[in-house]
Amino acid sequence: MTKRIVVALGGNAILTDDPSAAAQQQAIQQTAQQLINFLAAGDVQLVLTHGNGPQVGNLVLQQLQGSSVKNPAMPLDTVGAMTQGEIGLWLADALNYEISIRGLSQRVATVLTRTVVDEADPAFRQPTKPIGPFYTVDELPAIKQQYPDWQFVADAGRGFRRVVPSPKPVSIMEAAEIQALVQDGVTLIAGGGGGVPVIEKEGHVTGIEAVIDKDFTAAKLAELVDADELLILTAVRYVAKDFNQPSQTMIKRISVTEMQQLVDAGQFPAGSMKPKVEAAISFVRNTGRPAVITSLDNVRAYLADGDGTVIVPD
Ligand SMILES: Nc1ncnc2c1ncn2[C@@H]1O[C@H](COP(=O)(O)OP(=O)(O)O)[C@@H](O)[C@H]1O
Ligand SMILES: NC(=O)OP(=O)(O)O
Repeated sequence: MTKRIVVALGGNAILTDDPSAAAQQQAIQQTAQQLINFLAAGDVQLVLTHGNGPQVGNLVLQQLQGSSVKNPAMPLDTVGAMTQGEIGLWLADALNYEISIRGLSQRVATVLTRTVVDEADPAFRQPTKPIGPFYTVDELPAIKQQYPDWQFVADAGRGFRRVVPSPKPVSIMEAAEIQALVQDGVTLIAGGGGGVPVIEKEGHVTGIEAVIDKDFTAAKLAELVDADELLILTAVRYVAKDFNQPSQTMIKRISVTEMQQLVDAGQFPAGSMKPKVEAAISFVRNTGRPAVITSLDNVRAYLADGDGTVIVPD
């Protein structure tokens, strides 16, 4: 029986040190070389979601730097849609290339996806999602002066980044279309950058300034397409308890209740591992199916014997 897996691709799947188009396409080609293992296995169907934090922040800056009355900067939701096109294009090209050189026959499509959020979500009052480039302590005053309304946070010792609101996904507007394509066996790229954030009001759908966490959108998508598994691919093979401390241990298999206890004990940082763990917990709780967090370069081992951090129902 075909196994349906929703995969959330972390930042390292797209962007390494060099943010040029060529370097990002090269990183995505390497990602596709890992993902093709799923399609070559023959009995796996994929729905891929990806992040857009660096890209959406960089594109906002480009928009502002070149803007004029005749050529105005676009709002954040629209720029988010642009990054879905940008990364969706690169990922579809890369997958199609791997499919063709291996003589496989899967079809790939990118779906521009809108994610409904709640206007009353407290996230709109407390921005947490880091986007765009890192700034050093020395660079920070100048960028703050240029954009006085922006908020910045220190990001895990790597510098400072702008943060924007990141509301939770409520539903996905293209759910039925995504379902139909998945049902038809298409390898889908959907919910990129967490989906374009929209609110529904008096029959109208309007974009709203935010960037949704792709791990939460992946969990929502996984529920909607009746996935057998949610797979979150990041830079680490296992989620760790006591991360980076002498007492660190790797979590290989854990029940959803035990994982929630680790979240409640403050084991996972908000800007990085916590949303992944919370998204995984939400999928396992809502579906009774497993979620796995592991690294992109561990895909073969994961396929062979399920290696990674596996979160299972109680
Ligand atoms: N408890 C933990 N276990 C493993 N990794 C952790 C933990 N806490 C924080 N991390 C860090 O979180 C990173 C994943 O978050 P992030 O880089 O934001 O994800 P993404 O892959 O979506 O870009 C890991 O590569 C690791 O450096
Ligand atoms: N939208 C989103 O979650 O992007 P990153 O994974 O790049 O932060």
